[in-house]
Amino acid sequence: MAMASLFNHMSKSLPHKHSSAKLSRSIQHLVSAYINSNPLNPSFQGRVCVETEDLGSFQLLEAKRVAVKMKQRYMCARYMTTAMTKVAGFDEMVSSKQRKFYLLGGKGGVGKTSCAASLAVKLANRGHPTIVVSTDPAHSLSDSFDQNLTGGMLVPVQGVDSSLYAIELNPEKAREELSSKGQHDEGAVRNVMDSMGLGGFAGMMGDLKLDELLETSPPGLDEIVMQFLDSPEYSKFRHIVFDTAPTGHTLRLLSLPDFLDASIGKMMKIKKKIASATAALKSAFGKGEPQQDDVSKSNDKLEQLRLSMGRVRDLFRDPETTEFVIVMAVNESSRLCASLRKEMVPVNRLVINQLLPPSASDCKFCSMRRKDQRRALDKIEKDPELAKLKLIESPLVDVEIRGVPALKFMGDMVWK
Ligand SMILES: Nc1ncnc2c1ncn2[C@@H]1O[C@H](COP(=O)(O)OP(=O)(O)OP(=O)(O)O)[C@@H](O)[C@H]1O
Repeated sequence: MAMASLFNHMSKSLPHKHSSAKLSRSIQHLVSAYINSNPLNPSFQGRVCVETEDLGSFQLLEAKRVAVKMKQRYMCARYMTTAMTKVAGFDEMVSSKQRKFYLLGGKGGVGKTSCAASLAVKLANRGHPTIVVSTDPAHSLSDSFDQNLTGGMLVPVQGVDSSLYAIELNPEKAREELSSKGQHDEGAVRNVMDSMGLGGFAGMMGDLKLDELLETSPPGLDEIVMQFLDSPEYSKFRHIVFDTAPTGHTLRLLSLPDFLDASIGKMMKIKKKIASATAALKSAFGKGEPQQDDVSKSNDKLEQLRLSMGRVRDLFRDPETTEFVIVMAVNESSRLCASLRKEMVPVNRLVINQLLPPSASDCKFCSMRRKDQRRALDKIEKDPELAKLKLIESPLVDVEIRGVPALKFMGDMVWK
């Protein structure tokens, strides 16, 4: 019995009116059956989590008592008594006929990675081959999946029902590679000009700031997205979840295609001018046919870059292919949402993570936090930008969200 069905089974088979002894027996029976049928289950990790959304506090206490009794394995019983009034609309999210990119973003530490990883697990468990990509330079996917995903390669995630691959990309490394490629192209053009005694023009090439452009260009989302679009090895993956870098970085990447489109266009024009000036000078000094190949090759590359940027930009603005899900802590502002709208990136959902769930017994600290939370939620509901979004409330749970079972647990709560 998989962890999922254990949750469901427990919820169904533990009616509220059970006597303590009977309840204890049935929990014990279910857990033993689970352990015995899965002695080597790698996802078991010696811990059974009881989702108590459907159970009362009596069942919760009883589950904890049984956990203590069953010494070799312990059971963590968490109470998620908040009825989720707002649902994510998971079926709607996956309804697109086209390949879909889900970009999860927000400030650092709000739970982007947990939300992205739990969405990826949910997609895979629903039978959708999925890739989850981290573009955050401070990766935490490996921590979240409790699996080594470093190395910049696709790694299969263990413990899910269908294909799920994860990759942690290193944007800095990609940038270095691209930049050295750019310097090489630029160097080739310079060499040709130097060899023709036209070093002055080579200086002008420097003014075009090709190096700078290539240094700041694709290695983020754009280039990665192109890879997914063009490589046949990725064609079976219809759902690609991005755990993006904190807000500012991601916004810069999203606005890059427009900026580059304009700069590349300008650069190509100037380069063409220089190429014809070179040709004129060359023939005036009788040095034979000018070698324009390098310049036109370099222009072809720029044109290609410009076209791919255009494709990615269109993709990022199409609600059929892209959805940016904002993840935030309850007391944040709506600035990210406004910026995304400005970039015309489709944004429909907002996950408010780590909400303190209501509880019958409230300590002073918790009750104060809950009041703050209520005020902040009211503010979100009245915010003209945020109120248009589907609000998804994700409760603060009392265990670390780490490993596939925990991510599945979170995914089933959040991505309904
Ligand atoms: N709803 C939740 N309840 C309890 N703990 C949570 C919840 N969401 C996330 N966490 C925990 O908070 C910590 C930070 O979460 P996560 O790594 O997902 O955040 P992040 O926004 O991706 O952070 P960073 O930008 O630093 O990578 C993790 O230890 C995670 O287990």
